[in-house]
Amino acid sequence: MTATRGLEGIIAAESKISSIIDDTLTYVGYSIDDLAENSSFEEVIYLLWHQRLPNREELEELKQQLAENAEIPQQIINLFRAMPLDKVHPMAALRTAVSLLSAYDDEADVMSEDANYRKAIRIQAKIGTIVAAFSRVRRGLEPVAPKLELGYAANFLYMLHGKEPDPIEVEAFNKALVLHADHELNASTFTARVCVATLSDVYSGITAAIGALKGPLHGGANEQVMKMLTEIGSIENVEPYIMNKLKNKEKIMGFGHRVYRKGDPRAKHLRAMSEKLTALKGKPELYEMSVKIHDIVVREKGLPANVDFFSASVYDSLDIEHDLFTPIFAVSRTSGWLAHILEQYANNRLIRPRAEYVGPKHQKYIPIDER
Ligand SMILES: CC(=O)SCCNC(=O)CCNC(=O)[C@H](O)C(C)(C)COP(=O)(O)OP(=O)(O)OC[C@H]1O[C@@H](n2cnc3c(N)ncnc32)[C@H](O)[C@@H]1OP(=O)(O)O
Ligand SMILES: O=C([O-])CC(=O)C(=O)O
Repeated sequence: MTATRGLEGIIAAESKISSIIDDTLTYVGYSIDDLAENSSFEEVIYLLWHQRLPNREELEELKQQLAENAEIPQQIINLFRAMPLDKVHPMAALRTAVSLLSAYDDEADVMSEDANYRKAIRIQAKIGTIVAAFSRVRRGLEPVAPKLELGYAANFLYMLHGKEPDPIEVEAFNKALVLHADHELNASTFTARVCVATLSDVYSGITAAIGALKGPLHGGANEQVMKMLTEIGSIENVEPYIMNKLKNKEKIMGFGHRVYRKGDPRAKHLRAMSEKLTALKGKPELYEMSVKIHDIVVREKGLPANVDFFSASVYDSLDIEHDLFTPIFAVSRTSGWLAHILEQYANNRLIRPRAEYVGPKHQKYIPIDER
């Protein structure tokens, strides 16, 4: 038995949800390019959960269900108020809140297809409200109740900022949600599937996935990209800053990918949005710095940007706090996690690989006083 480091190239599951076909990300066979241009996030949720596009009536029904379930228990707000808000990372707060949410779901441990689907709706509906409420509580503001008639993207920005967003902001945020919704067997999705394959519950699967997404090698990279842009501060500093990092063999956040070697097909959409939004918000230098970083990393390492790189300047342009970038990724990716959780339950087998043992063998036990 020989281990494959990081399980690279290992096919660990069959799935009908998303795939990389001809270097393009596809959800159920639909190109991400088409979906990003044409679909609402709710339409993508339906596609991932049902493996087909909804008709108008089905889409309206899902929108209604998400809107009706968007309110969160007061106990979640109380939980946030009890946290050391100057210290807790929003991903840790989100992880804890989703875990607590299960205590207020009467069906949390009911294991049936219908009950699991109903839980999927409730979790997807509430996760955006949780992130927005955390942000407001941390800023000393009252949480804003969801506005049922707004779509998912507009409602999230409304709950976060306390005012209805511009259509351009809604369009950009909706597109970001669509682009982040699913990505085959990435680390957090695999985590969710491993968790529920023990027949643990949906909330446990999502809580585990949030923990995996938090890391800077995965979803946490978008916050680190913004930290880097802030540290660099000006276009003149880009070249020395990046070259110094590369000389010290440090990774540049937002670059590289386990699966894409020729480039992440989502990045071009985020790059175009970054150019448009930074100009609109009077921060074109953020985009210019990003492009310069990109050109240097491609030149020096041959590594193209991944989904996390240009999303940083997009979210900053939407006036989103920098440590909320990864929770927002989680809001979108919850749709994919839930699709994979439902797919795992539908054809379940415990996930339990083997390890190549490389430690000592045949050791003789030595009593504690003789060691
Ligand atoms: C949503 C997402 O999860 S997208 C990924 C988000 N993560 C990041 O942006 C973090 C930065 N990127 C990385 O750490 C990596 O590219 C990962 C984790 C995404 C992929 O990792 P792996 O497939 O394991 O590639 P690995 O880390 O082995 O890199 C291969 C080589 O490229 C180099 N490399 C990879 N990414 C980077 C980077 N961002 N900056 C500099 N060098 C890099 C590695 O140092 C390594 O070089 P070496 O062969 O000389 O040692
Ligand atoms: O697939 C991966 O390894 C990481 C990624 O791009 C994602 O989760 O969107």
